[in-house]
Amino acid sequence: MEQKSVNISVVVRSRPLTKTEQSRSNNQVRLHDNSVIEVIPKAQNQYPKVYQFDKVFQPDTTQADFYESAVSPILKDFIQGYNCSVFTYGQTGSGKSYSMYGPDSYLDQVQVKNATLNFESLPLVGAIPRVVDELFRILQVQQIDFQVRVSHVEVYNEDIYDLLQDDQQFKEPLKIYEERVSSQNSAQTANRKVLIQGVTEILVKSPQEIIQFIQKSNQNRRIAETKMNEHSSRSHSIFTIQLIQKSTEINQQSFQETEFVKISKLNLVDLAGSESISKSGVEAQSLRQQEASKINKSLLTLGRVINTLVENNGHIPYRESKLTRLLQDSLGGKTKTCIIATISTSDYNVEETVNTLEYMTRAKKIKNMPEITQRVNSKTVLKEYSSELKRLKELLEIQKEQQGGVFISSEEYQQYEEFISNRNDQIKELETQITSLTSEMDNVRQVLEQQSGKYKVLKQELNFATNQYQNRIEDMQVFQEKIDLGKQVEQQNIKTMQEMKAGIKQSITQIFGDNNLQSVQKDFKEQIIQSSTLLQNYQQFMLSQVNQIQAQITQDLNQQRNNLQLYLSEEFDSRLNKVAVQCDQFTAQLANIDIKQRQQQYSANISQFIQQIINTQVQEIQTAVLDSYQQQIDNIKASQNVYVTEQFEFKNVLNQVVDSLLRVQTAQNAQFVQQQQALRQLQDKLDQQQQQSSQNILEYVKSALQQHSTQQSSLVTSAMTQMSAEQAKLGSVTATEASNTKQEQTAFVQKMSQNQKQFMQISEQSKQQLVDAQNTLAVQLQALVDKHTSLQQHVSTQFENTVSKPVNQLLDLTSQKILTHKQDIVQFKNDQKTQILAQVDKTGANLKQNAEKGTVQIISGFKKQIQYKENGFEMLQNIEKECQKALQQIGEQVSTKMDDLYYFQLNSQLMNQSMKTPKIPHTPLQPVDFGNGLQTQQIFGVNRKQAPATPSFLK
Ligand SMILES: Nc1ncnc2c1ncn2[C@@H]1O[C@H](COP(=O)(O)OP(=O)(O)OP(=O)(O)O)[C@@H](O)[C@H]1O
Repeated sequence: MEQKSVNISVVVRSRPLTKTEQSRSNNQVRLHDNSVIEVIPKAQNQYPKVYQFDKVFQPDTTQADFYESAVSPILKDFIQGYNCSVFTYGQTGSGKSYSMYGPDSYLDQVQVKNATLNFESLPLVGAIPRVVDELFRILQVQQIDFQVRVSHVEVYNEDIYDLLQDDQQFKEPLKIYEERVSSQNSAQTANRKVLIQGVTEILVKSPQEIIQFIQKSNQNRRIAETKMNEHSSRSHSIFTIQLIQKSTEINQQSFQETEFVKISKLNLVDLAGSESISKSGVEAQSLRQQEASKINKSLLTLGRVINTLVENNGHIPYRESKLTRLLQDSLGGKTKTCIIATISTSDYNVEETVNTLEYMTRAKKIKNMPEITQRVNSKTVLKEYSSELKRLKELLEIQKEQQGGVFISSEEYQQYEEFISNRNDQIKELETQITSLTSEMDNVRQVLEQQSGKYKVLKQELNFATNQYQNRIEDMQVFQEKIDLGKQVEQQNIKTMQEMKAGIKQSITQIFGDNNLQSVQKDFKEQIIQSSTLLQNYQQFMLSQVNQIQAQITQDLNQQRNNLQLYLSEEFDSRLNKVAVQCDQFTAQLANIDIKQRQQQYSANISQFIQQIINTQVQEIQTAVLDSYQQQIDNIKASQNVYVTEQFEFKNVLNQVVDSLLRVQTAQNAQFVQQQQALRQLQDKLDQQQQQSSQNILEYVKSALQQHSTQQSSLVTSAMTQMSAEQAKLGSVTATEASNTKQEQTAFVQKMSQNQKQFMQISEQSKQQLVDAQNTLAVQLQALVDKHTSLQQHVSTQFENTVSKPVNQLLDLTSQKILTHKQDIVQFKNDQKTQILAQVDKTGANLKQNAEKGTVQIISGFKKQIQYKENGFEMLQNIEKECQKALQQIGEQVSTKMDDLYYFQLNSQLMNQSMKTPKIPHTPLQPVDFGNGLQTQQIFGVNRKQAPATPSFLK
């Protein structure tokens, strides 16, 4: 097949302008249509430059559209079996990582737990996750048996690091080695494949897994902040997906399964930015500058490789950088390659943009010869590995034996050693795969062999049946042909006879109608001679025909008989054998046993067996039921206990309540007593006070009276004294005066008695007041006593109403409830018991019924078996009868044919005789011996109405 060279495809993606860029002038870089970029030079006297690419993506192109248009077609080629490469090239901060992965840390947001990756909710996700997702979707839809392995490395400062390794191992740079591969294209010489020694290749089962690995490996990637990009990639990253597609073919003859594998690789390369050291703001002699110069060196080498390839200019300097060495096959090799150039349309970056566009214009001219990787027998792969290993081992041996030591560098030697151990591992893995596949294959083969055995038997049976059917059809055809022939001959005979009769009639008419006797006689004679000749000829012809038919029939009959005999014998034998075997088995079983007795015994055994089963089952059920009954009783008891405990606790609580109530009552009683005492004391006090006050009053009154009387008497005395003094003094007082004094004296006495009266009134009033007060106090006291009594009554009524009565009611209610509950429990127990017993009865009855049914079925089965046996015998007899009938029918058919022939012969003879022609000797049918003592006549002749004797093989 002639290979077609194709140009590397180059697409350009322009990112949106940053805020700083927007604030500057942005006129020079212009994107036209979908594939043209025009760059207007600063200098007025220069012409604009126009670049054309496979596609130019505008700044507002979405990630999804970009992927669909630029990367998805490459994926389709990859699945077809092409090795493919996609790499991004462009100035720092122009959107390479964005195109490949998405914005910084955006990929970390991809929910890997989800069954499917939801890019609708993560629209900025870049091409790699989309490739992975679409790859699995396509493979799953196409139901391809496949394996996907991924590796992720970075080229940093001209060293290769495994991004899928953990921290420690990640620090160790990996080595490159080359492997010979024989080209499918015979025109080409053996090629070399560039491989990374010891690189981690992970077998992944889902896109989610790959995303997880990318998330992990991206964290390992070297990123730093530069003036141009906050997260600038300081290394070239190569994410490789290896797709192994398996297919199997089954050899139709040997049923051997051969496995083929097709291996294709897809490199997704995110290059570090093409640096302008001044713009990216790295300090001289700093680590960043070192990085930048290494990045530039590898990109420069990439440029030189591109130039050499485009100009077809001799040696291609792939080996001058690790990057070009790894991408060797993608540049001018057999890979389908697409370069994504990322640019900024800002005037500030015009120089870098022009560089990128120039670089890409050259790259666009590179021609690759993509070829679909061939399907290889997995054994061949293994063989190749083994032979390579062998070759390397031999090389090693030779080198060891060579004088002067080793001819390769120790590093190379080590590489070879590691390569060998690597290959050994791969071989081991492949061997394990082969072993498991072989055992799988053996299983399949076994199944196939079994199937083919069955198929063969079925085919034989089918062939046999087809042959039988064919034979029958042929037999029928032969018979039909013979019958047709017979009919033809008969028709011809009739015709000839009619012709002859017509001829004779004509002759007779001529004889009797014509007087010319002589001529008539002559003519007649001639006619007779002619007729006789004709007849003779005809007779001979007929005779030969008859003989022929007879011979044919005899032969056919022999054949038929043999076939039939063979068929019947085989069929009979096989059927007989089968039936005999069955009969023997039956006979052996039934030998010397009276069937009825056996039947009875059998049914008794069965009944016993069933009874046993029933008993055991009944026992089991009973036990189970009793257990559950016991369980329920236990439960009830337990609940009863709980209830009793509750009751007890309730009683306790009640007692406590009653106690506390009693305590309240006692307290109240005590209070009441206290109150009574207090009342009594109060009353006593009142009495005392009353007494005291009445005494006081009396004493007061007494003292008042005494005082008064004392005062009075003193007054009187003093008055008297005064009067006497006066009298004495006034001895000389005139009588008038005396009388005046007397009047005064009388007035005074009157006044005194008035005073006394008044005093008596007052004292009477006081007494009355005292009595009133006493009465009021008595009334109050009585009211107090009444109040106390009513209080007492109220308290006792309250106690009665609020404590005694409710407590008694509660106690009544509780005891009533306990009673009801007890009754319920008894009722429940009885119900359960009845139910369980009913269940037991029902189950027992069911079991008994089932057992009876089973017995009836077994007995009927037994009867059926006996019936089968009888049917078998009957069938045998029928077969025998059928065979006899078939033989008889065949005999009858043949005999009828023979009869026909015989009558035909006879008729011919009679005709001959009547015509007075020479007699045709009738050849009687000779009995033909068919072997087995059977002869034609026995079969077809006299005995043909009787059934033929049973063939010996049936006896
Ligand atoms: N097409 C785009 N749409 C929106 N933002 C973009 C686009 N391309 C790039 N960016 C943004 O521009 C910035 C730089 O992009 P990115 O890191 O991908 O550049 P780079 O070319 O990989 O740079 P370096 O070579 O330094 O790693 C990022 O913040 C990124 O999100």
